[in-house]
Amino acid sequence: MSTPAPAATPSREEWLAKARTLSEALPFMRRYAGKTVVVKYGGHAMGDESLGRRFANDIVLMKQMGISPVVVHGGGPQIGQMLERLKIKSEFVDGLRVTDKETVEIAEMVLSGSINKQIVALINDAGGDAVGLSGKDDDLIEARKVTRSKRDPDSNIEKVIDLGFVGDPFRVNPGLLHKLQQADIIPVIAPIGIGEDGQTYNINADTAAGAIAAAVNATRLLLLTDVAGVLDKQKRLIPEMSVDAAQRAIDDGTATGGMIPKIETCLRAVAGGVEAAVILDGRVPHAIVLELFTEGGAGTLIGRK
Ligand SMILES: Nc1ncnc2c1ncn2[C@@H]1O[C@H](COP(=O)(O)OP(=O)(O)O)[C@@H](O)[C@H]1O
Ligand SMILES: CC(=O)N[C@@H](CCC(=O)OP(=O)(O)O)C(=O)O
Repeated sequence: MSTPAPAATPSREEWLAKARTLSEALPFMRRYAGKTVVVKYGGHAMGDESLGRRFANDIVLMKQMGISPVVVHGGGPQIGQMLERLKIKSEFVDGLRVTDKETVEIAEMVLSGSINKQIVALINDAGGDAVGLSGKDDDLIEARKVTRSKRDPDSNIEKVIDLGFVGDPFRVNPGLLHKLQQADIIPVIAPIGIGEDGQTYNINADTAAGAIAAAVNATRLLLLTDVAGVLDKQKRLIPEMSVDAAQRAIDDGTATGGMIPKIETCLRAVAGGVEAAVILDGRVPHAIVLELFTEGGAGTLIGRK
C-alpha cells in the first residue's frame, strides 16, 4: 500500500490570505449569530456528488457558526427525467410545471422520497443532524390551487390557464421548524403542500422557500441555482436590485422561465419581512460561505444589504 504524499506547506502569502479571510468573516459571524437563514437548493445546482458534499459542508459550517439553517430543495430536472422514463409529457407555464394527477404523484415521490433523503444523508455525513420533511408533515405548508391567466394577443381576451395541482403556499405553520431548530436539528424540506381537502400540491421550490423564510422570520433567503444571479439583457450579472428594479426585470422580459418564480419569491419574501434575498450560483464552490461571510457577497441581492 502506498502512503499518501504529505500536503505541501502553505507559503507565507497563503497563510496571510487565509488569516485575512478569517478576520474579514468575523463581523459577519457576529451579525448572523442566532439568526435563521433559509437556503433553497435547486435541482440544477445539485449537479454532481462533490457539489452536493460541498453544499452539505457549508450548511454544517453555518450551523457551527451559530446560524440556524433551514434547507428547502427543488428537483425539477430530476422530476423531468422520471417523467421522461415513464413517457409522461411535461410542460411549463411561467416556470411552473403543469401538474396532472399522475405528475403530482411522481413529483411527490421524487422530491419527498429520493432527493430529500439524499440531502439529509449528505448533511448528516458532513457532521450535521438533519431531518427530512415535506410540507405535509405537521401541515407545514398549506396550499391552494394556483390560478394563472394570460391575455391572448390576437383576441385581447384574458384566458384562464389550468395548471392542475400546482399549489400556492397560503399558510406556513412553523411550529415544528422552531422545535427542530431548538434541538439543533437542520430541517430539510421538500416543496410539497397539503390542501384543505387533503389534496397534495406540487409547489415551485423557490416559492416554498420564500414562504418558509417569511414564516420563520429569516434574515436571509439564499436561492442557489445554475446561473451567476440575475443577468441583464447583455448577460452581465446584476449584483444588487431594488424591489422596483426586480419587478421591472419580470415586466420587461429580462427575466424569463424559471427566473420569474425566483424573482417573485424574492419580492414576496422581502415584503414578508426577510431582510434580503439573494439569487446565487450553486455550482460555485462554497457560494453560501462567500455570500454570508465576505464583504462583496455573491450573486444578485434583492432587498436591504
Ligand atoms: N435574466 C435572467 N438571468 C439569469 N437567468 C435567467 C434569466 N432569465 C431566465 N433565466 C433562466 O432561469 C434559469 C434558472 O431557473 P431554474 O431553471 O428554474 O433553476 P433552478 O432549477 O435552480 O430553480 C437559468 O438557468 C436561466 O436559464
Ligand atoms: C410547480 C412546479 O413547477 N414545481 C416544481 C417543483 C420542483 C422545483 O421547483 O425544482 P427546481 O427548484 O429544481 O426547479 C417542478 O415540478 O419542477
